[in-house]
Amino acid sequence: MLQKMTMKDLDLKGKRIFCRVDFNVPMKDGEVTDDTRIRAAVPTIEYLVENGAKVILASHLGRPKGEVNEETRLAAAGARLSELLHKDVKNLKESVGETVEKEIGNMQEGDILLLENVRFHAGEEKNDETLAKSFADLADVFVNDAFGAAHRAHASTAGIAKHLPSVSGLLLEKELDVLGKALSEPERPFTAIIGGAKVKDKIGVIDHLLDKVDNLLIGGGLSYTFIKAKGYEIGNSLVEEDKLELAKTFIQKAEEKGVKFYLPIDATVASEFSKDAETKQVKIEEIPSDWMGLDIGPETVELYRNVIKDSKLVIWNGPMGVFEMEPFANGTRSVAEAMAETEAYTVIGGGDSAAAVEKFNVAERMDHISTGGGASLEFMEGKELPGVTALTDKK
Ligand SMILES: Nc1ncnc2c1ncn2[C@@H]1O[C@H](COP(=O)(O)OP(=O)(O)O)[C@@H](O)[C@H]1O
Ligand SMILES: O=C(OP(=O)(O)O)[C@H](O)COP(=O)(O)O
Repeated sequence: MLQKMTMKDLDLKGKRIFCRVDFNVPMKDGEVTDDTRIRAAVPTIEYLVENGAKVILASHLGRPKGEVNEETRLAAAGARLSELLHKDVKNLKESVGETVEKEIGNMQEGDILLLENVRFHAGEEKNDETLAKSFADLADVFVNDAFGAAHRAHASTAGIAKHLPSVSGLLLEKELDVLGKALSEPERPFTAIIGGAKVKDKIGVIDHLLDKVDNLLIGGGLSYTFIKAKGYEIGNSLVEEDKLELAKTFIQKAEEKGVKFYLPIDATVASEFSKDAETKQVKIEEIPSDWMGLDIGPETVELYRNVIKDSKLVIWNGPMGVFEMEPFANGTRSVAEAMAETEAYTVIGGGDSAAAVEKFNVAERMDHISTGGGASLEFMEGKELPGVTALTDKK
């Protein structure tokens, strides 16, 4: 349970609300190419409108490094939001200053205004005190609904909260609820699937999950560090030599904790890192020395599918192979389908796995797809999220 105040704890009528959202959406040629994060913020915005608030939305987009950058303006995101809400959204070209103050002064209850990309100010990422205060001065209440940016201690996600009553929005609350419940009172068998490229990025997650799960399924590029640690030839597969010892300690920790630690038993290997490479399927102990593993093989798919099927809760972070290239997409696609078919409660931990379930058309069949990649990883590592810590405690 979230021990922080939520929007429902306050009377919002007539109040100016500084609502931080994560509209950091993929863009191409000035258009939003995936509006998932915008749609995810709609319930909070509608709630604010229905409750007579004056809604001042703020977000970052990309990493413009403290300078105005035409490609990372928020206008296209604002236009998309307006379509989704069937309501006017006024886009401003600034996030602080006189024009902003004047526009806010003219707002009526239920009006929506979208400030310009907060990262056009260098103080945003530095969590600059003056900028945080300038944001706070625009409003009466701070609502944080930017789960995707909750792992950042920035002026508009954390600093501002020092100066205003600060509460969670519906999306932030839901993300914390689902991920929090999964980790603190999981239905069992509880299975985590970890893939992706680098062990380095997932150390904290694997370590933390080993204290919680019944089954850990490993796939993707990071599996080869474990396979090598077990003494097998991995050819030219991705490996982090300096993590071999750590990989061994994880295998050992799993044994001590009674966690079933699954590694691929076969692989799709390729002659080079290319979609046109020659490929073949081999047992994991038979990877030829000048080939590289780019996907889990069919026997591993079958094994993992059965574990997923027999679970009550499954959390997935990181693809099983180089799913962007069709010859190496089968493992990730099959795991996505197994997640869609299982009766278990299924949680996708953002990032590439969220992109994969979209790509394979099974997103609708997941129980929860997190809007945060880095944020959900940090949460799964058991770390505090500054954007949450900063909110006002529930009395
Ligand atoms: N066997 C592999 N060898 C090399 N790269 C891989 C392999 N399996 C998966 N990948 C790559 O890992 C990337 C995702 O890694 P990562 O960023 O750690 O995942 P996430 O974004 O889910 O956290 C994908 O681009 C994918 O192509
Ligand atoms: O897209 C985001 O992160 P994510 O890709 O890890 O989910 C968030 O908007 C945070 O952006 P940042 O990593 O530039 O701080």
